[in-house]
Amino acid sequence: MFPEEMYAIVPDALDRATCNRLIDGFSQKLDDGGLVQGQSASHIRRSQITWFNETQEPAVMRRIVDMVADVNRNVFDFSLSEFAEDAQIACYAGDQRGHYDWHSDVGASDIARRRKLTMVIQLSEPDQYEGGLLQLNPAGHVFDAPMERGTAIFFPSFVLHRVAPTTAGLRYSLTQWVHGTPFR
Ligand SMILES: O=C(O)CCC(=O)C(=O)O
Ligand SMILES: [Fe+2]
Repeated sequence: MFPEEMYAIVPDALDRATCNRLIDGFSQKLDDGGLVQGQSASHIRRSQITWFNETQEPAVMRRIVDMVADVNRNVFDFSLSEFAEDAQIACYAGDQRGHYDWHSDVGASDIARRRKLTMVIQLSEPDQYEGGLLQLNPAGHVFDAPMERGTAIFFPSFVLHRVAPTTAGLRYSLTQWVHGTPFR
C-alpha cells in the first residue's frame, strides 16, 4: 500500500448540528481517558472519554456504517466483520494540555488485536481550541489531519498517530474502530 492510500478523508461526515448535539449530550458523561491497557498513563494520554452505540445514536451509527462500507470498498479493501467496540467521544482540554502521544490502535488484548480500520471525526470547530492537532505518520512523514468540524479521517489501525498537546479551549473527537480477522 502506498502512503497516499494510507488514509482517507470524508468532509461533512456529520453536519454541524449533529456535532453540537453529540458534544452537548455526551460532555456530561465524560470520564478519565488516561487508561492505556488498563494502566493509568497520563503522560501518554490525557483526555476525558465516553462511549455510545446504535441504541443511543441510531442515525449517527447508520451514517458511520455507510461511510465505513463506502471508504473500505473504495480505498482500503480490508476484510472487516464488525464493530466490536462502541464509538468513543473524547475531549482534550487546553487547561490540562490534553493529548494522546504517538501510538498504534492495534494492541495486545483480544479486541485491540482485531482493530483494522480507525475512523476519527472532528466534532469541534477549529477556532474552539489551540493545538490538539491529529497527526498521522503512515510512512515516515507526519501528516496533519484536516481540522474542519464534521470531517472524518480514516486510516489503518496500525498506523502511528497522535493528538498533539491542546493548549487552549476544548477539542472533541469521535473515534470508531472497525474489527476483523487480525492482519497477518
Ligand atoms: O481523538 C483523536 O483524534 C484520536 C483518538 C485516538 O487516537 C484513540 O482513541 O485511539
Ligand atoms: Fe488512536
